Amino acid sequence: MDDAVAFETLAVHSGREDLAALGVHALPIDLSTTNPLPGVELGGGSYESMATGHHPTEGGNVYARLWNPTVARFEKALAQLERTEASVAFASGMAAFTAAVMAAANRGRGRHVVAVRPLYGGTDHLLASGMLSVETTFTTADGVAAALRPDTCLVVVETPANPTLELVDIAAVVAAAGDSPVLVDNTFATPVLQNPSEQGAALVLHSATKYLGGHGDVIGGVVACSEEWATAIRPVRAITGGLLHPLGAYLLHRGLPTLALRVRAQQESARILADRLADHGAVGRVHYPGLGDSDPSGLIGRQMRGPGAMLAIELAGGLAAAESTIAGLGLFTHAVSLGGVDSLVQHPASLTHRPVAPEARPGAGILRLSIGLENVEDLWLDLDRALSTSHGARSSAAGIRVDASVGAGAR
Ligand code: MET
Repeated sequence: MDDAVAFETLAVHSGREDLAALGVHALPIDLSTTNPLPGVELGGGSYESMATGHHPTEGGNVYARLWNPTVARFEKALAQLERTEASVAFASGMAAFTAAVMAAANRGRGRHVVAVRPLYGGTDHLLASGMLSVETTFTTADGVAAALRPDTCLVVVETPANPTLELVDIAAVVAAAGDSPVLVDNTFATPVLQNPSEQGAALVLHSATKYLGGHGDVIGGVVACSEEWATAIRPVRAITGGLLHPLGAYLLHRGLPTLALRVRAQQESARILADRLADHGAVGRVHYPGLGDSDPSGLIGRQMRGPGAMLAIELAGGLAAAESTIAGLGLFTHAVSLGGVDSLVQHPASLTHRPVAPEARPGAGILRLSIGLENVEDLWLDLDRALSTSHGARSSAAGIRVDASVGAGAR
């Protein structure tokens, strides 16, 4: 596919170039765990090629832990959207991150990682645990240069960051990192709003479970990168087995054509809600890229094509206010995860960021909101009622719920 075409066009057509020649219109699903091989020599040669991170020989897929055509199709499509040469897909975002760290540590330079906080709690936990036999220095974006060591194999950044949406200047971190590769978690922005490879990031990570999937029905992860990096990462996947199931790849690929529409519509509602929440008496602070003084370096417009559809609010009433707000919401489901078509709310300090060291854990009054595709006025009514109740401004108000009465007043 000519990558001069617009994102929306790429999103509809990527990874589908051969469908007409195959005489099909929908994405084919290959569920084979093993593959008949035409001969010992071809099978062995193909196995060798995949074990060293390369593609199979035609007709020699061997075994699905090494290669699956449905997954490879999705990887090709995602790489085009991220403007990278390749991508490698995994069973989850954490499996993808694990493989990226292992591949970086396997390059022989050392096993030291520099990580800019905040990060998703699971990422922070994995690095802090030492489980991958890497030593991690946690720092701020400005502290990257000082944290580097001769044995630094990777610099890890998430922007916008989970859960409080801090923006990090990727190009500045890449410059500070020198010859250490930089991994950017692009889960919140998606390739619709940001392509970290264009700012010099070597590795672009997604929890594909979130916006890429978009419907809360598939767990997956992807690393988008150069073919050279993909060649280093694929053997980690083949050996450790964190592969994406082809049905998951099918669902992720099926969702790509609507990714831009979903992200932009969800972003539009998030913008409106962030503005209104900033004026709400129960809300001490709204964390949303571009709101107030949250983007002093002008990254929106330069690095990002928009602020996205995630936001976080700080409630002056702390944990009690957070709990009662959650209890008062009806349209927002109390659940971790994000990026789907339905709105979610969760308390990071108790859930997504529970394993993070106390000094780096989000505050007790912070709630994270993932804005979905519901009508924005319905979402606002739900939030306003729940916040006002938790703030004591109103006596009681049930959360907005969709039930049999829907229809009469539906917008
Ligand atoms: N990465 C997800 C989130 O930030 C997942 C969950 S915590 C188990 O919501």
